[in-house]
Amino acid sequence: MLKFAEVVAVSAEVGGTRSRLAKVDALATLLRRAEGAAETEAVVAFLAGAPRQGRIGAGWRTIVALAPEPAAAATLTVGDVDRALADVAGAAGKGSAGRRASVLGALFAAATADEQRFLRALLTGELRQGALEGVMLDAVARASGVPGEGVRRAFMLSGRLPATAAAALSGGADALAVFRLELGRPVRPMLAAPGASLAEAVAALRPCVVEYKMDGARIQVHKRGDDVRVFTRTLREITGSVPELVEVVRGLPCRSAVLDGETLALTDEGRPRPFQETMSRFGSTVEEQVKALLLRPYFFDCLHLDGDDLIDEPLRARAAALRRAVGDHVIPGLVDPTVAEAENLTAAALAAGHEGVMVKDLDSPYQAGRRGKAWQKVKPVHTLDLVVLGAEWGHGRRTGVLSNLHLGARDPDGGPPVMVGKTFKGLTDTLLRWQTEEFPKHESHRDTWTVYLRPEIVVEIALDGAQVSTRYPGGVALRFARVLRYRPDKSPADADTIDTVRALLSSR
Ligand SMILES: Nc1ncnc2c1ncn2[C@@H]1O[C@H](COP(=O)(O)OP(=O)(O)OP(=O)(O)O)[C@@H](O)[C@H]1O
Repeated sequence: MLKFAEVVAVSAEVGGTRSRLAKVDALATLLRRAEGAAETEAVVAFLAGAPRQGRIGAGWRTIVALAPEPAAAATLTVGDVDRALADVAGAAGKGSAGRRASVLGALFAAATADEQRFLRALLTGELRQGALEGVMLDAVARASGVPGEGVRRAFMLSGRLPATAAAALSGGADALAVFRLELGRPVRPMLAAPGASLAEAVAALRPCVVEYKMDGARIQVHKRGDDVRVFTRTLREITGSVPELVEVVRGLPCRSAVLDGETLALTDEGRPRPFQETMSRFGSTVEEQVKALLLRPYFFDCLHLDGDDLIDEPLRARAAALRRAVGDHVIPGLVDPTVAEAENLTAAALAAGHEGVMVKDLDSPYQAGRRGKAWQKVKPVHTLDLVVLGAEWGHGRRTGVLSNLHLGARDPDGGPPVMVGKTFKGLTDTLLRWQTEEFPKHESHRDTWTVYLRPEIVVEIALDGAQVSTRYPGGVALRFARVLRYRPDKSPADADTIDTVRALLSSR
C-alpha cells in the first residue's frame, strides 16, 4: 500500500526539475509500486491534480479554512485519502455539509504539514496540471512496458488519464486495445499544425480538402437516436446550453453519429458574430451574456455513422459519411482543388469574415488529440494562445484598472510557463473591466505594480513575429503583440509552447 506522503514527495520532485526524463522516471517508479486499479487511479489523479471523484462539493472557503495542527508523522495511505474524498463527494441531502466538514477535518488532522499543503492545492484546483499529461503518458508507457502510441490512443479515446494508467499497468496492450470510440463519451479533438502558405500546404497534402477555417467554437456532437449530446473542445458537456444545435442534430437523417465541427452565430448580413458571443452561449463568464443568439453548426468530420466506427478510416471515407449524415450543415470547402481554386476559396473565407482555411490530407485517419501535419491551418496573421502570468495596474485613464498583461508560453515538459512578453494593446474597456474583476480570483501574489496569477487563463494574441531577447528567460520575445480575445475554451495545457514561439524567430 502506497503512503500518501510518497505521492506528495514525487509531486514535489516533478515540480522541482525541468528535465522531462527525470519527471518521467520519478512518476514511472511510483506507478510501478502502486497496487491494483484503485490505487493506480488514485495516484495518477492526485499527481494530475484532479481527484477522480471530480468536484467534491466543498467550496474554496471551506478548504482554505481547514488548518488543524499537522500530524507529526506521515501515516495516511493513498487509499485513506481516496476513500475520504469519495465520502465527501458522496455526501448528499440533509446534514451533508456537516458530514463533508467532519470527514475533511479528520483527513487534514491526520496529514503532515506537507500533506496538508498538497491536499489544499489539490482540492482548490490549484494543482491541476494539464501540462503534466504528456509526461504522465510517457511514465505510464515506461512503467507498463506498453508502447507510448497505445497508451496515448487509449487516453485520447477515453479522455481519462487514471483509467488509462490502470488498464495499462494491469493488462498491458491488450487491456488498452479495448478502449474504443463510445457513443456519448467525447474524444480529444484532432488539431491542426500551422501551414507555411496555401500553395505549400496544398502541395504537401494533395489529394486534400480545403475548407473555411471558421471563427467560432469547436463542438463534438454524439447522437444516439434522439439522445444528443454536445461537448466543447475541452470535452465539457454543454448540451443544456445549446438547444438549437440539439434540435438540428436530432433532425439529421441518421440513427447514430459522432460529428466534429464548429459552431457560431451569424449577423443579419451573414458574417460571424464575435467569438466572445459564441462562447458566452457555452455558459462562460468572460463577457456579458448575449441573449437570443442563434448558433448554427458547421460540421467537418464524422467519426461514427450508424454503427460504423470511422476514426481509423481515411478522411475521404469520413467526408463521404459526413455528407450523408449532415447534408447542408457541412462547412464550406472544396475536395481536391487546384491551387487557384484553393486561393479563391481562401479569399471568400476572409471576405466572409473568417480566419483563413484548413487544408486536410484526404488519406489521413482521425488522429484524436494530435496536432499533426495532416491538418494544416493557413491564416494571414500569426496568432498564439498564451497563459496570463500577471497584469500591471494601469496609469492615467487606466488607474485602478489591471492592464498590461504578462504573457507566458507553455513548457512542453510540464514546467511553469515561460514569460515571452507583455502587452496592453487591443484591450477594450469591456476586457479591462473584466480583467480587473476576474484576475484577483486567480491571484498567487502581488507587489506594488503587478498582480501575479496562477497559470489558469489563456489569451489569444496576434503578433508580427518574435525576436531574440536577453531580457526574457526563454531567450525570445514577442514582436508587436496585441490581445485578440480570451480563450475560456482552452486550458493552459492547450497553450502554445515556447518551442512554437522560438520557431517564429526563423519564419520572418
Ligand atoms: N474546417 C475546420 N476544420 C477543423 N477545425 C476548424 C475548421 N474551422 C474552424 N476550425 C477551428 O479551428 C481549430 C483548429 O485549429 P487549431 O488546431 O489551431 O486549434 P486552435 O489552437 O484552437 O487554433 P486557433 O487558436 O487558431 O483557433 C479547431 O479546434 C476548430 O475550433
